[in-house]
Amino acid sequence: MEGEKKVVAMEEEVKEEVVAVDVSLKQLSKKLDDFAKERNWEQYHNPRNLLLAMIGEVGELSELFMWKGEVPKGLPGWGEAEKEHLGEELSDVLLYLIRLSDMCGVDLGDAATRKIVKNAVKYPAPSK
Ligand SMILES: Nc1ccn([C@H]2C[C@H](O)[C@@H](COP(=O)(O)OP(=O)(O)OP(=O)(O)O)O2)c(=O)n1
Repeated sequence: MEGEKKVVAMEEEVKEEVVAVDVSLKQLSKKLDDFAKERNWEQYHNPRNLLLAMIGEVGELSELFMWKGEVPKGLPGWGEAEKEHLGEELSDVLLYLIRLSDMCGVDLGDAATRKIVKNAVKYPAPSK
């Protein structure tokens, strides 16, 4: 029971911190680096393991949409708990993607920005 109270208190603390920030990829990357260092998990965070972990999380994300038929934009009919779960699975994919990029020496923000420019050249908008 004491342990449970501690977990609830920790979650409240994290919630307060999370609400306050408009977070950047670089900030998330730093948090992930600290998280791994504090647990001595750097030894496990090699590119292959992170890629497999991310694919596992993509599977968990897919499960939320499985057998649902059409899912319209905005997810009408989904409950709050389901939407919160969706946010967690999307986050797991994002966090592993950022960590994977870091462990590969790729600046994801820079690479994604460049890719958007490249996409615009490949698929020009119709002129008005
Ligand atoms: N070696 C690890 C293990 C976990 N994580 C972090 C990244 C993910 O955001 C989250 C994944 O944790 P779990 O493996 O416990 O997966 P879930 O949160 O999806 O739990 P479950 O699979 O029980 O639904 O934790 C990490 O950075 N490195």
